Amino acid sequence: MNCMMTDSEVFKEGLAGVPAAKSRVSHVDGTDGILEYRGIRIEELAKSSSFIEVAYLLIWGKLPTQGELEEFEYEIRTHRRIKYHIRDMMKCFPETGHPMDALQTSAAALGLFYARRALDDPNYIRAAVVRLLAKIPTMVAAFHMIREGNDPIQPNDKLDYASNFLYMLTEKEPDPFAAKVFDVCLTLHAEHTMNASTFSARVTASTLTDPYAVIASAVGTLAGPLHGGANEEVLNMLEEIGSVENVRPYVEKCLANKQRIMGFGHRVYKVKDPRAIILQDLAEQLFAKMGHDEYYEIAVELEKVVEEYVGQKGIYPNVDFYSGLVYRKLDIPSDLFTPLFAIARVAGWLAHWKEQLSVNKIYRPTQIYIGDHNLSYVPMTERVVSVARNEDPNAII
Ligand SMILES: CC(=O)SCCNC(=O)CCNC(=O)[C@H](O)C(C)(C)COP(=O)(O)OP(=O)(O)OC[C@H]1O[C@@H](n2cnc3c(N)ncnc32)[C@H](O)[C@@H]1OP(=O)(O)O
Ligand SMILES: O=C([O-])CC(=O)C(=O)O
Repeated sequence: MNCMMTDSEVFKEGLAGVPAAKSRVSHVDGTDGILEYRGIRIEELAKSSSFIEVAYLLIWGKLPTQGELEEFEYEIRTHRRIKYHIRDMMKCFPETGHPMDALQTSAAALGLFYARRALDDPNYIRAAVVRLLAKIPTMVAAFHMIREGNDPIQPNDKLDYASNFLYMLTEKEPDPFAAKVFDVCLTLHAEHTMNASTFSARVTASTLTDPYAVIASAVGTLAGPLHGGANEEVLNMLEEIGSVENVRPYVEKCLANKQRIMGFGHRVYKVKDPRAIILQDLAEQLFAKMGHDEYYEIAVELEKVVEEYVGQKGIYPNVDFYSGLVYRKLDIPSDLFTPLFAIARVAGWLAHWKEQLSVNKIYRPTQIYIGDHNLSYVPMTERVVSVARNEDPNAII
């Protein structure tokens, strides 16, 4: 009997279901809708913890004592400022450029300022963790101010992590409830097992490059509309739908055209994402306190109609579906939604960076070659134009 596996048995499109690491950082049960960070349920962390405590938990592997938390918060608070070179660099970016592109470039640029040191030096690891957590929000806010024609607002050392970020967008101290809601959003987005951007971070980490390159590569991966970029697309979609009556025809049109409905579906969850449940609740709390948003009824109807049509395929709201409604109520521009996701996910990426270093083996999978062999080199003068460029499925446009 031939025990060899065939190529189609070995190959899984999108590596679906293929383990890429052994990890202790987080766990998802996609059937029962459970998410745990280091074994603690997301609902509990959202209710009782803070983003910085959650970042500590993810990165250092345990809940901090009071003293450890205060020290970590202090370090982050005192490293929030960015060098004027980074601000000046941002002034050269086109103001129409997407903030995720600005963030990816700035995160990579941070590495220019901090010499590479041995990756087994705990002081270097700690300093990189602190700098990245501290400076990424400042860079997001600085690019936003610069593109609006303003000077960046310096971080306010009196404010906690979430309040300071909102302050750097407006120069106004935020309402404490709004800041608390934003902090919970950061917790909800901090980590999610082997998603595309975390995989990207781990692959980059596995080459033993510097942590700024690891984060820059992950930011670039998060930006795509099938991943973190979906949160911005959701708001555009709600705007396009425009009214509750248009929801059903919109869904029917998308499904007929095999078009994705943004903020729905997930590789792992086959039920409503537990983070979407919490975000929906946060949105409702914000509306009760700060006024309603007419998009909410459209979103709720969309969830109902999508379930009716494709619920049996396990297509339900993911984390990106309700987050935009929360951020819109906090007056955050929609093209900053994915950068907000990145600010939070830095915690998870750093946890995976550290974990990867502790067991490192460079990622180098294989492929199934499906191209030609033994072709002859054809001299330029003998080549014929056989297909129009736009008809060639392999053409790079
Ligand atoms: C933070 C995050 O990254 S959360 C995800 C954010 N992304 C989005 O919201 C974009 C919309 N969603 C999607 O594109 C997908 O659901 C993904 C990328 C999240 C997951 O993709 P995959 O696991 O590869 O699922 P896949 O593409 O195989 O879809 C399975 C089936 O569900 C359908 N489907 C999946 N998502 C959607 C959707 N959003 N709208 C309509 N149909 C969908 C597919 O058409 C497919 O149907 P078929 O089996 O009849 O062909
Ligand atoms: O797990 C995934 O594939 C995507 C996701 O929800 C996340 O990164 O938060």
